[in-house]
Amino acid sequence: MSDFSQEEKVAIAAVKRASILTSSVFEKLVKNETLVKGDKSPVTVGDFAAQAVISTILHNAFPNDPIVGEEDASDLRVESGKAMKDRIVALANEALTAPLTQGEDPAWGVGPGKERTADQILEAIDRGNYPGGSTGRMWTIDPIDGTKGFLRGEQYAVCVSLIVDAKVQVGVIGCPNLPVDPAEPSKGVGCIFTAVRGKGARQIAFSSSSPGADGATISLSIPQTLELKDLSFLESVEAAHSSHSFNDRVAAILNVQQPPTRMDSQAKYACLARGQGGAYLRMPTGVGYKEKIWDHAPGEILVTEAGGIVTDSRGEPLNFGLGRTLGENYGVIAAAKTIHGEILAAVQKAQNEAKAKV
Ligand SMILES: Nc1ncnc2c1ncn2[C@@H]1O[C@H](COP(=O)(O)O)[C@@H](OP(=O)(O)O)[C@H]1O
Ligand SMILES: [Mg+2]
Ligand SMILES: [Mg+2]
Ligand SMILES: [Mg+2]
Repeated sequence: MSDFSQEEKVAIAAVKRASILTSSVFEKLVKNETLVKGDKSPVTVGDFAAQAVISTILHNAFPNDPIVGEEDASDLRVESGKAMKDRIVALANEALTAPLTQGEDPAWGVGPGKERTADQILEAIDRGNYPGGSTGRMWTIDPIDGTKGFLRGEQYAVCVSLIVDAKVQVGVIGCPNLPVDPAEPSKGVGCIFTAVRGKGARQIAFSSSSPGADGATISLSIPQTLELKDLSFLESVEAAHSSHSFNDRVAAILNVQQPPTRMDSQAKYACLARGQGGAYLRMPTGVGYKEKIWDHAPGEILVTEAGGIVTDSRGEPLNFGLGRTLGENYGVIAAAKTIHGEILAAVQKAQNEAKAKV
């Protein structure tokens, strides 16, 4: 059986190229480069171009693997999307044709001379249309997770995972705006988080030429000694994405003394994996929204490999085999092994209180 080292290598390279692209797009983003999708959420030229880049690289390296990607190119195939399409094709080609870096293989479809046509770029975006399921290999791509954070100049993440028979085996999360060292934010931003099932979780600084080359790679483990009162719940910035007031109630039940840490994207899972906050709570704000597998698969493996537990509010593991979503929304609770059980019990208590009120 594969040890997934090749898959991890390819995913890191794809996330790195896409992260450089999204950072440079932010500097140049202009007003007419953002669309509002059918579900009212924003999508930028950066989301589309980054998905094209990652999908192209994954497809070249693993031509038989299906891809579950957040974005599709239908809005770019109509006349009104032409200007955006041209810009996306140019951005994706700029990222794909940048010189090879150490460890990259031209067979992945990258390097000078590897330009794609507009049709090939749209096709690469639309390759992310796989419906998912409980068997076989599949990749997930969230080209910009936390698009709202990206647009605010705050946290966002470029996220890729490999799922095999409904279990995440590889997860890679690029966080271009995240301080490399949380204790010394002035030291610089930009890190990649990576995990392979059974092999641990690591952080690699963007500035590092290649993983492990210059001491900029560190192994991640969640401290298991944190006391409940010292927790600072990691939660979404957007109140529509997860219930802030529910988390406040859970914090009160547990006698948590610290305010929550609000942050967009799977940077929350990454921060938890390197010891920040102590717990990530994401409870639904209402009924109807189904969580997407690309919003959680990389984070789930990262936290688990760093010594944490990720479940829903029933205490069940997240089910990545139900299609593009996690199915009915029971929320997400991620925390160090030592305190996950107590947090879960407090969440269930808060749920019962809320039920008793209706
Ligand atoms: N009502 C809702 N409840 C929960 N998550 C939602 C939501 N509406 C959108 N999202 C998801 O929340 C993600 C961002 O999470 P966070 O709040 O942790 O930054 C979005 O990812 P994208 O930004 O990739 O679209 C989107 O998939
Ligand atoms: Mg989105
Ligand atoms: Mg997302
Ligand atoms: Mg996204």
